[in-house]
Amino acid sequence: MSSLAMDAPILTVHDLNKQFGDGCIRCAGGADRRLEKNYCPACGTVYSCQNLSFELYPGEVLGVVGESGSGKSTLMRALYFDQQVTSGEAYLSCYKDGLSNLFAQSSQQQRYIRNHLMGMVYQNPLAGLRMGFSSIGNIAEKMIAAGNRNVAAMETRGSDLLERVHIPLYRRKEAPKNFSGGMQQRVQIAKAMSNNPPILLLDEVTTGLDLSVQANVLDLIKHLQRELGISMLLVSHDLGVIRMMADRTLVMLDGKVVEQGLTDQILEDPQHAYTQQLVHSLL
Ligand SMILES: Nc1ncnc2c1ncn2[C@@H]1O[C@H](COP(=O)(O)OP(=O)(O)OP(=O)(O)O)[C@@H](O)[C@H]1O
Repeated sequence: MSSLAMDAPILTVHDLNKQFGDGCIRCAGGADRRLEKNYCPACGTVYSCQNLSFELYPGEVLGVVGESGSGKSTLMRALYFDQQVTSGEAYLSCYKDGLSNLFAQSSQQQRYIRNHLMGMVYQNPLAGLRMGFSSIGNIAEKMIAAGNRNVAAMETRGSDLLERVHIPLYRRKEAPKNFSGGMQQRVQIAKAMSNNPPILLLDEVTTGLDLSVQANVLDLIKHLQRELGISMLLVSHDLGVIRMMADRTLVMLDGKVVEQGLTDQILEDPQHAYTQQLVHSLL
């Protein structure tokens, strides 16, 4: 994606930090702090995200890869305001001219951003869907949260979205609890896209699915991304998924970004020892 460099980023994240615990003399300090991976054995504080800085450009898929516990989900939850950051800044070019730190906004403004400017697809469909509502009702819920009141328009939009994610229309009134894992993820994707957000956050959306179902869901995401030009931040512990999907990639280890660049370049010439290990495990 050589044209990316010419565009302004749609999302800019600067020095995002998230810690669980208050820290202590041993871990809160500067250069001589002593952690075991991202964990302070003295006080139990976990430094889940440490000084994360990156940009997401219009129309790109930015992959985030890293082992379990490296802070990927924490990053996604912070960006979707599921969790408060400890410190840091994030700016969206389509929100207040890109000049206001999203993390410093009121909870009402953060709700607005969630409902209008972002969509989230969680690894666990239980986190993103009401399993007992109808599928189309799940989509309508997000549209109502964004201020829609026209039932007929929501019905049309919901049906259109379900068709796009290949849920047969005659099953639109059925609850996701009756659906297979792959179908549930497809309903989540439809719901996340219901308000046409410029940014979609995807957190391990195919983990736990059978390989063929996984390929199906990834194909669908790729297709929607190309058709609608949505910018995506896509988290996976699986470099194979990242290779298939992401234009650029961040590699995370112990809460830090240890490498970032074009996915092809990272795969061809990984610089960090952890990335080298990841790439070799693909071969
Ligand atoms: N609520 C919490 N309280 C304490 N520690 C937490 C909490 N949530 C996450 N952590 C810790 O933060 C670190 C990062 O977790 P996170 O879920 O972001 O990792 P991940 O890279 O998404 O892993 P996985 O791929 O297994 O989902 C882990 O050490 C985890 O134990």
